[in-house]
Amino acid sequence: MEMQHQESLGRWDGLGSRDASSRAEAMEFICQEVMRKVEAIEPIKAATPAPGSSSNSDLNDILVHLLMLSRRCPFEDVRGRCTQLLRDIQDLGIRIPRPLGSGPSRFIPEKEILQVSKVDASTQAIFEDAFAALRRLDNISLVMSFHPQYLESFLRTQHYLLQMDGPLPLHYRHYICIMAAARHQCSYLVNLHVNDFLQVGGNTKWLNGLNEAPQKLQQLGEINKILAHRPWLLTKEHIERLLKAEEHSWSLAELIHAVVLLTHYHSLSSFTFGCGIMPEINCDGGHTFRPPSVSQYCVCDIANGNGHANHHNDLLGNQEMCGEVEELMERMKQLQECRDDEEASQEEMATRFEREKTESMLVVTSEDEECVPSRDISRHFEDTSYGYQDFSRRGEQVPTFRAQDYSWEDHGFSLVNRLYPDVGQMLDEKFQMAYNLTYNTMATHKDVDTSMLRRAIWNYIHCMFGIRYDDYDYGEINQLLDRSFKIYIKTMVCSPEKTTKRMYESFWRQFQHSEKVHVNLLLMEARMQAELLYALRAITRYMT
Ligand SMILES: CC(C)C[C@H](N)C(=O)O
Repeated sequence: MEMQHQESLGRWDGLGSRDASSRAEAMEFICQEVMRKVEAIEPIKAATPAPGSSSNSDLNDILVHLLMLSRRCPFEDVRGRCTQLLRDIQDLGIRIPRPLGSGPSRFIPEKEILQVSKVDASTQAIFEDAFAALRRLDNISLVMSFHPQYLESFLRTQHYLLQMDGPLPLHYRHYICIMAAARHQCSYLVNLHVNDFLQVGGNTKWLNGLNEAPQKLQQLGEINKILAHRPWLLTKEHIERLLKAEEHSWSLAELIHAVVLLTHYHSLSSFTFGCGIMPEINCDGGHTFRPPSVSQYCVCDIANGNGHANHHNDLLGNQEMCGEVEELMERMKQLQECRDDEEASQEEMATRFEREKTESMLVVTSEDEECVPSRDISRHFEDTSYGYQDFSRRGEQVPTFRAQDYSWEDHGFSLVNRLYPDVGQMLDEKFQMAYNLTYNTMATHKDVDTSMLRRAIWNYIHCMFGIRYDDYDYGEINQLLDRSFKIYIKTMVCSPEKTTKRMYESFWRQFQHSEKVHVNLLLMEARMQAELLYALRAITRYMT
């Protein structure tokens, strides 16, 4: 079964390239998989241990898997079959699980997010491809499906990094994802990749902690830590230590692969917390076998998603915030007009950058409110005290990185492409997609040119990382991004685990959820590019 799984992954060669017949084939494969699971139930059922007891865990795993398929499989047939099966099993008097929580995000009402059963044809194709390749359609993808074009580029890249031919073995890749997500205590991503790691035959012992993993992976701990929290401190000496470690040495290609994975998963942790992503149905915290307290639970609800109340506060301060969008648009207009009048001097421009950078460090993020549920993941990384906070509290400065000396377009891109063909291209497309994505809307207003606002967001993040574009006037940032927005950005990018629902709700209160997810895409990609720039510059310095 394991082999078949691998084979079917190998055949899948990129989103959008599958034709109808290979989709049908994928569906058939999943159906067979379901049938195999059902066959496995029979003997277990015969033994009938008490429901919920540990000897029943195989049965429970199957039930949870069926539940996930009944909700998340983009193939309608499979969803139907699984729902029917659960119903039959329930009729036998066996307790079946139900999903916990209300949909893919804690911040966004479930009814506003696309339902797997109600998507247009092109999104359906993306979902099917993703499912056929990854055997899941995760909550991240569902939330991203507000922006299908971006989602496609994202999934293609992620699939390539994790599953296609590449310098690192599969279990190493997932282990690196775990290391990266654990730096931000992102139990959601850790859980997903612990499952994947075991699926591709990873050694359980490594999950006890980095010190039980091979020396080679342990050495990556240092740059994982630096990249996640203070990437400007990365030097060519760090790179040299990894490349010249005798029998534990990394090759350049392997190192690029690892660095791309680390930065991808640091920023994906930001997205996960920034959008309040819920645990997957089939992971810890995503389901329960306990019956609901009020009325008798009906299996139909599992399939329809009717099981929960939506706790969204629609009345949230609309009155007092009235005019926020219009004011912002007015400021954009004024800036546009002033731009043409006066040009600030070079020194003045540099001062504005420095001012913004220093101010960004002083934005306070901590709001010790909600605590994120987590499984014990601290063991995956040592030195938990090393974070952004400790550094900024000490009043250290972020040095300035001039984009004209080293940029993604002129330097980073070609270095990645040389050492890990195709990935440079894919990342480039993904960055551009995020940077250029627009619907020309601002909340309810149409036909608005939002490039100035989107650029301010992107450049603000790079500014926090010390990266300066000398043709950009950083004075614009203060005009366009208000305090609550800056708090959200800073938290989401620098200490994502501290993002709260209140922060999400406090910024841009009149904007749509899809626009807030759009903001998250910008933040995530800008963060990834910033980290990557520091890593690639260090590698280039080592090589020259
Ligand atoms: C992030 C938002 C300001 C994006 C805006 N709705 C647009 O379509 O450009």
